[in-house]
Amino acid sequence: MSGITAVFRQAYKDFSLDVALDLPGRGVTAFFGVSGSGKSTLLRCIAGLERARSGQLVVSGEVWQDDASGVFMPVHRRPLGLVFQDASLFAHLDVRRNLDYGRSRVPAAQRRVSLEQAVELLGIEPLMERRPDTLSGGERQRVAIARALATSPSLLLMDEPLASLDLQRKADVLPYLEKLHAELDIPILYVSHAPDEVARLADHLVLLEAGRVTAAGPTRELMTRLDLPLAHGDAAAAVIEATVTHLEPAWQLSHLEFPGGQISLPSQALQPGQKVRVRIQARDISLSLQRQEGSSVLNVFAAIVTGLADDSPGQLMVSLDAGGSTLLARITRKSAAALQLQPGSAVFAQVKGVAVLG
Ligand SMILES: Nc1ncnc2c1ncn2[C@@H]1O[C@H](COP(=O)(O)OP(=O)(O)OP(=O)(O)O)[C@@H](O)[C@H]1O
Repeated sequence: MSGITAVFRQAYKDFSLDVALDLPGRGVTAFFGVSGSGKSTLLRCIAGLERARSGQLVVSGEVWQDDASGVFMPVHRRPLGLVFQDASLFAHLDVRRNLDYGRSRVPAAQRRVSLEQAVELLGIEPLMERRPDTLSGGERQRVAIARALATSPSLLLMDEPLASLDLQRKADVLPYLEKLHAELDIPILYVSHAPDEVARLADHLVLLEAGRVTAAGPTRELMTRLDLPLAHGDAAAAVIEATVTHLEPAWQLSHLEFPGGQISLPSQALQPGQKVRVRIQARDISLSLQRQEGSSVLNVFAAIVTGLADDSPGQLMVSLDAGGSTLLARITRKSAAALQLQPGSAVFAQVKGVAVLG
């Protein structure tokens, strides 16, 4: 009963949404697609900000909309938190009062997230007496997220919460979103068109194209499927889970292992035994038929080619199985021809860069 069932049909003059989804009742689910694919429309239908022509929405066993029986719970009665691209904070109230405002609408008996917990999770204690116009964009978004949380929602809806922030601010806020994910048991539906955000935050993905769902499933699986857009272009990457085995302080290196081999990376922030997610970008992998000797590349994995697909002009995306983990490598067509790569080919993948996601 903990999942979310969402079936909506909505039509505008030049666009129609037609989706039937069963979503997990925990973790972060991202709605991903190009501009105009219907991500926000779907989120608005779920929020009840918009009443789809026909719809059924059941959240953790509770019916929020069912047109067959005439049920439509108005948005203000839905126990949800909403965060948009621009934090719509009250300019005349300081941060504390902004938080109190959202919270006061929720009966005490229904409060599951304390104000202190929301403040702590978003790290906004030092900002409590400030007015919104004195805050940076990233700080404002953190306050907006804390305000949404403080209402103890059973569902958190976020529509491109980082889109109005520059890269640095985005990097400031992302760890807080990861923390929410790790520490709270509130499902989050997250609209984004940024592959890096999706790779970092989402457990589950819904890919939308022209108002239809083209694929839905675990993020790691969808990111590396060559028939889907996420596995193409400059941002294409695989995320694997690895365990820190030991540190090598003399070289400021950390050593990790995953079923496909050992990973070494320059980092001093990891602890032996720690489990981490590691992102490897397709453009950072090169392939060879023999293990390269005398190379500066530390991370080399034996792998089997599982698929090849056209990518950008002159380039191919190659999917690889490294001990059960899927990796992507983007190489030139010319190299693929020279190595005579085909599904089943045994190769060595040289990895030039890995990033720890936490
Ligand atoms: N109220 C409306 N009336 C008419 N057309 C609408 C309305 N709301 C959305 N649309 C259209 O529906 C389509 C999907 O819009 P939506 O905002 O859901 O896309 P999106 O994937 O969230 O895009 P973006 O990433 O740009 O926010 C667009 O073509 C948009 O113009």
